[in-house]
Amino acid sequence: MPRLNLATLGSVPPWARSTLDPRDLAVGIVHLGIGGFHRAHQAVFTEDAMLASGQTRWAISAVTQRGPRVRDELAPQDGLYTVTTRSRSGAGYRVVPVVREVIDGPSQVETALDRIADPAVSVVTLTVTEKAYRLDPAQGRLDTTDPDVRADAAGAPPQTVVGRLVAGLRRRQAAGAGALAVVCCDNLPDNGRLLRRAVFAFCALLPGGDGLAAWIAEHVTFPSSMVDRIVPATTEAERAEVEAALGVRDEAAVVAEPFGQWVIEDDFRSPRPAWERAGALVVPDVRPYELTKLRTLNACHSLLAYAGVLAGIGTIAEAVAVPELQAAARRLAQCEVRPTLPVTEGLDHHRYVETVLDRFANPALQHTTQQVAADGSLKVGPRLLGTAADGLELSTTPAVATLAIAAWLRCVLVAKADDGSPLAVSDPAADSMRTAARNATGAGAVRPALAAAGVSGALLDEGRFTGLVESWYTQLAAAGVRATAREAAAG
Ligand SMILES: NC(=O)c1ccc[n+]([C@@H]2O[C@H](COP(=O)([O-])OP(=O)(O)OC[C@H]3O[C@@H](n4cnc5c(N)ncnc54)[C@H](O)[C@@H]3O)[C@@H](O)[C@H]2O)c1
Ligand SMILES: O=P(O)(O)OC[C@@H](O)[C@@H](O)[C@H](O)[C@H](O)CO
Repeated sequence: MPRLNLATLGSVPPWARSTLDPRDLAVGIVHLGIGGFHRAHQAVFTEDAMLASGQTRWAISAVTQRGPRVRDELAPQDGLYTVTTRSRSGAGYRVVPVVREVIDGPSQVETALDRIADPAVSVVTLTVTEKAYRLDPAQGRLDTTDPDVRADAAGAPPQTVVGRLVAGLRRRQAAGAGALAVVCCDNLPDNGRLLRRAVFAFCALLPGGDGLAAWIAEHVTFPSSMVDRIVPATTEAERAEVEAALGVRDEAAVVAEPFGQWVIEDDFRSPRPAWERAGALVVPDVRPYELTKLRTLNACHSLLAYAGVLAGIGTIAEAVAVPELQAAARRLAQCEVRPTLPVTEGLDHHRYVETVLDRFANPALQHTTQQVAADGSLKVGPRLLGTAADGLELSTTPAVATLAIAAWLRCVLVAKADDGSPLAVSDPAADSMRTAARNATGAGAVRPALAAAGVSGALLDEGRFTGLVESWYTQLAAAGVRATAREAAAG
């Protein structure tokens, strides 16, 4: 089967081809972290913005972060790849033409830095996962004791995301290439401010970093953004489907749900694509949207993932079809999260929750509970702990939020499903959590493991919080996931 690329694009059915000719596009964006999500979200919004505005200067130079795999998939395809949109009524395919260059970050550092310093580029976007920011879990700030961060600051070819970004900004300053916007698109609260703080903390480690920091303060903005589209890891069967539908082999194919949302803080000093013409919302303050999504969609996702993993359920769609788990997710969102959220103009939270649960139930998406459950120690803070803390403050009982935290702890500490089969939930804090809890028995593991994961002392000292987590932790072992979820859903 021929590979998808510029030479074979003409053989792809016209209904799957863009009206943009990839050869006519010029690079204006550098993207750090070319995973599946970027390809199905920001790249698609950018293509649509170019189509709507007629501007062809916003093609993407994408940088891999950890190794050449995605570069080696996309380079032989001249950056072309397919987005399959899967819903209950079937699948749609589009070949996206806007990624015009793929750079392997680790081995092509100089090329990546040159791109950030290119005057034609005025936007850098990022999707590198929560752990790539190297934050101290307790403070949520750049961990300046991290050996890789220190090596980057000492002048090694930069390997961390913040190290690479700052090196690129330094080169841009030297080149006099002007203003730039750095748009974080990871699922982190206040993601623009968080990244800006990390960049300044990194500059403080550099000899002569003050001058660079002053230049960044004047020339670089860090708009926060809320991103939403469910994009599971692509399976081989899905790649085979693309092959059957389009008649070409696509190693970089991605699959997504029909829904897509992007809310971007209006904080740009440099030109940007007309993303609003592609349906993005450009607003003065993203925080209410972000908080609503993290505490509602992402929290319910995490609950279903941890509970699903423990119950031996493979996908989110299967988990949300279990009545006890669906009831628990609905209670979490409708009763525990809603009172903690600010009122967002134009947002009907009740409807939002039902839409989210319906999106999860899309049986055409193979979003595995294992994938969503990964890296819980970096996710429970923004998704669940805030809801639990705010609920206790409001004198309500965060029953399901604490159940989700207990289920996460069991995934990491016990590492066995209800049926005794081994679990493989990956978490960067797993070793330290297990070490901290090694001498504890039963629910005695809860406090040391939470402390090792960086949960704040104030919440750990709140007896109602730890009491609830300990009690669910015990009950999950004694009664199983479904019965425990039924009880939590009852409040
Ligand atoms: N997939 C989704 O449904 C979705 C939806 C909304 C937001 N997001 C955000 O996008 C992120 C990426 O999701 P994805 O589906 O593209 O994942 P992916 O696994 O396809 O890609 C992850 C990218 O992050 C990089 N990365 C991973 N760990 C890293 C590390 N320790 N240091 C540096 N780089 C690292 C990888 O190299 C890769 O480029 C998520 O973590 C989330 O914050 C994803
Ligand atoms: O991508 P992560 O690992 O931050 O979280 C897993 C999912 O909850 C997440 O990707 C959702 O699918 C997404 O946030 C929907 O927009």
